[in-house]
Amino acid sequence: MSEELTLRVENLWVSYYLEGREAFAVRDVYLDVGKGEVVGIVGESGSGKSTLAHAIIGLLPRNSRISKGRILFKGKDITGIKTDQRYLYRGTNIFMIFQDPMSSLNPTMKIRDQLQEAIDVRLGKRGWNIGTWRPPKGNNEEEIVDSLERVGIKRPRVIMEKYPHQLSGGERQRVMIAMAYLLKPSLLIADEPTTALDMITQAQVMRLITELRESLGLSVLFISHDIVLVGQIADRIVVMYAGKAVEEGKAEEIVESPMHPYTKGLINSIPDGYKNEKRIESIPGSPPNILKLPPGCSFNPRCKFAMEKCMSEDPETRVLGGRKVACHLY
Ligand SMILES: Nc1ncnc2c1ncn2[C@@H]1O[C@H](COP(=O)(O)OP(=O)(O)OP(=O)(O)O)[C@@H](O)[C@H]1O
Repeated sequence: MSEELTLRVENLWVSYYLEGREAFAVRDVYLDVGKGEVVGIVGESGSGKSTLAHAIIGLLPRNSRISKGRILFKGKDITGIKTDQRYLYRGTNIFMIFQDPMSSLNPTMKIRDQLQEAIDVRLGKRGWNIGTWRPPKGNNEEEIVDSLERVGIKRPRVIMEKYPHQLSGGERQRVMIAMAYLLKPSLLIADEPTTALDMITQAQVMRLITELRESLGLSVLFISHDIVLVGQIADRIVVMYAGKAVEEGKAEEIVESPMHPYTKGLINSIPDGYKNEKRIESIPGSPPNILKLPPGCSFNPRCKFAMEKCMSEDPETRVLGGRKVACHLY
């Protein structure tokens, strides 16, 4: 594995135990994220994006498991790392921002103490254990103020004395990005980080993530259902459907000339503005229930190009130039 690779996911299968059996939410996923690279994961709700992210960061719920495959972080196999060790590992090297920052901020701790904790973790004074209140170890007030200023918080000394619920959604997401500045992780996983925000705040948070990446030289896994948003930030895009990576390639190539009918559907369902054309043609039907995946290609019930073969054979992933695509059309 190249030293320049931050993350490699190989042949990953992740399942949930549902209705007395194993149902797969992530199926045979391969993924590489290079040093300093931004990889976007795109797909409709239920396509397995969050499950993939949670498997990488070690946050799968109790009814879920990695059934097969490996996750390598900077060449180190983190698939088998136990939860307590992962806590430490995760805190210092992989950091995750969620759609709802309240789920990772501690409601009983002032912003100042939570940001101090991030510094303490970076300095090796403690492991990462979000959700547990402990007195801060250090007192790096100026660094905390500086991090809040970097993310556009206007009155940092006022904001840092507040509790998370006293902040707006946009401010909370800025605090999460400030936390990343203080932790200096190698990989940032951002799972729908702007979905709950208004358009202006969304654009600001996107810019902040870009600045964070440039400033720390970190790798980013950016997850969203919005292919245009992902196209703005990502170097490469992986399109997921029913737990499988159905297409992968350079971001601009995927957005400009999608190959897989599902990717085409995602692009065509963009409301308007893109290329100054109106295109509202949503994909018919809805994603399958993972307990009842259709035989053959999982997309076949919704695909207008479906052939007989698609009903019985799951297509293999083919490499075509710089593109990977899993579809019988190619
Ligand atoms: N805790 C859980 N228990 C059982 N099934 C789950 C659980 N979490 C997710 N799933 C199932 O796994 C599949 C993939 O869900 P996942 O949340 O990973 O998709 P997603 O693409 O991130 O969608 P969303 O954007 O809605 O979160 C779905 O069929 C979902 O119902």
